[in-house]
Amino acid sequence: MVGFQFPTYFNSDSQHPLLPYRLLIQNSDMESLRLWILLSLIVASLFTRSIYRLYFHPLSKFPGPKLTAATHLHEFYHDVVRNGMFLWEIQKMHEKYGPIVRINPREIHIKDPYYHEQIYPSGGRKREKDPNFVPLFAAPLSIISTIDHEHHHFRRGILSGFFSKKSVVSMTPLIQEKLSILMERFEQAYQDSAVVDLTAAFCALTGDIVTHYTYGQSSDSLRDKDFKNNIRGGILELESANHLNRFVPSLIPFIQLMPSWLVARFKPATAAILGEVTEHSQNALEESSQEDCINGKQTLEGMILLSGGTESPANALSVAAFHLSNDKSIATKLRTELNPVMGMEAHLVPLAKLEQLPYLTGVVNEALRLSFGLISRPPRVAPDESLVYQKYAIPPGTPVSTSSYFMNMDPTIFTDPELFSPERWVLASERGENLTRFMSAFGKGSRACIGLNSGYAELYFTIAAMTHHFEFDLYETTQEDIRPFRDRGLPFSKNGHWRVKAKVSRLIK
Ligand code: HEM
Repeated sequence: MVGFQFPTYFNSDSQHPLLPYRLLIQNSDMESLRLWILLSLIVASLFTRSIYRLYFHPLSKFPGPKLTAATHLHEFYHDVVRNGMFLWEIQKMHEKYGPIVRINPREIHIKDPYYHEQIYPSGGRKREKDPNFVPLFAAPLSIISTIDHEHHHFRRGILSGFFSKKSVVSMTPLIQEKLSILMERFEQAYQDSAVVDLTAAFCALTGDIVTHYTYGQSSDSLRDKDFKNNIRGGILELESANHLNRFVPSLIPFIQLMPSWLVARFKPATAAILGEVTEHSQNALEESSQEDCINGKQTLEGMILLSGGTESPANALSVAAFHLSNDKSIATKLRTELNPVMGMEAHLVPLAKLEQLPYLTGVVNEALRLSFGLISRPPRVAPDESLVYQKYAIPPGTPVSTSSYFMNMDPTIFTDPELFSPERWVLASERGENLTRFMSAFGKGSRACIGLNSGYAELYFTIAAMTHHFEFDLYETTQEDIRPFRDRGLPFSKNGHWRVKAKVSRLIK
């Protein structure tokens, strides 16, 4: 048989022209073998880890689906790929497995309003934050992301006097000054028959108040034609990636390392607000000449104060405005209560006087309840205490959580929970019941909102003044626009961030 013959002038070994290809084939065989070994090792280690998590992990006896116990991918899929939908998967897990569920390989979620105070206690019981969860806030050096209990206690001590009830009462003239600008804007909108984006207007109000209170000057969003506010723009941009930040925590430090012009290319509002806050922080540092302060820390602390102080109270005000406009009988009842205490200068009535009004208090509390504050579950870790729930002893060091959504919508505490009913607070108070114990818009315990007093003050003053002076007709807004559909830290509706639009239909006084 005549086979293919190489020409004789080639030495059949080293000089063969196809030899390099043969070597290449051998090399690529080796490469793919190595790849296979690597893949097999990865699969074997994932498999072993899943077996450990399912059968040998300290949480292996806790109720819940096998899939969520074995891998974080389930949560990743629902929160990152489906964009903030894992909360509703947790709800389904509770419907199937009961009030205590292992929602991922390392975390327990408890849906029981009577157990809430054990997860989020005050006083000396140590509670740390979960390092896997805090990247959600996108502010690694701030107080809200501080993990350690004592370290947080120290840092909070520095700020707490600034937000005490006494300090907030002394900030009343600032709130009143900003509120009177908003009232002027509403009056102008009435004269122009203009549609007002109330949520943007409330963000401008709360943003101007918190910026002025924190840095002694504000960016005057209340005077902007469209109530444009960089804080809000920045929050909305950052919220779009907050679950991804939890799974890829290096993203935020990476963005912080980027030059500001580059950040401005793809996150313009974030760059604008970071620039503003850095400038404010630098001015404050120069004035105080505190050399030991780290500017990055100041900036991130500032970001948390400004974002916490802007969007959450504005959401609560939007909920109040929606229901006062949607069911005019609520506004009428409130006006009847307000009339004897409010004159022409309604926004000048002292806070203490407003706080005594039971129906107004009911409206404020319903607005907080149905706006949820942070709707994501905020896990807490008891480093050296074993929490006991029913027959389950939760090992120390385990992240345990519950969401304000489940607390505030619990039908055993708040009958017909979707209903905006100020009366439920009036009746509970007449019966001597403390319903606020079950309402967790501000969070609870040692890590609850530091701005609670100023949040309440803004709600009392604003709801009282706008109801006393104006009546609104909703414009292209339904309850869907303020119904939680996604968890992006704050609640988002099916259509995106919450938005209530209205026309000022009546000028009352
Ligand atoms: C209606 C108004 C508000 C609501 C519903 C609200 C809600 C919350 C919630 C739920 C937390 C706890 C987050 C967690 O568990 O990790 C929190 C923390 C915080 N809030 Fe608020 N907030 C409001 C107003 C404000 C205001 C006006 C400010 C500032 C002026 C503020 C600044 C902060 C800060 C700095 C923290 C972190 C506290 C800490 O970690 O010790 N908030 N807020």
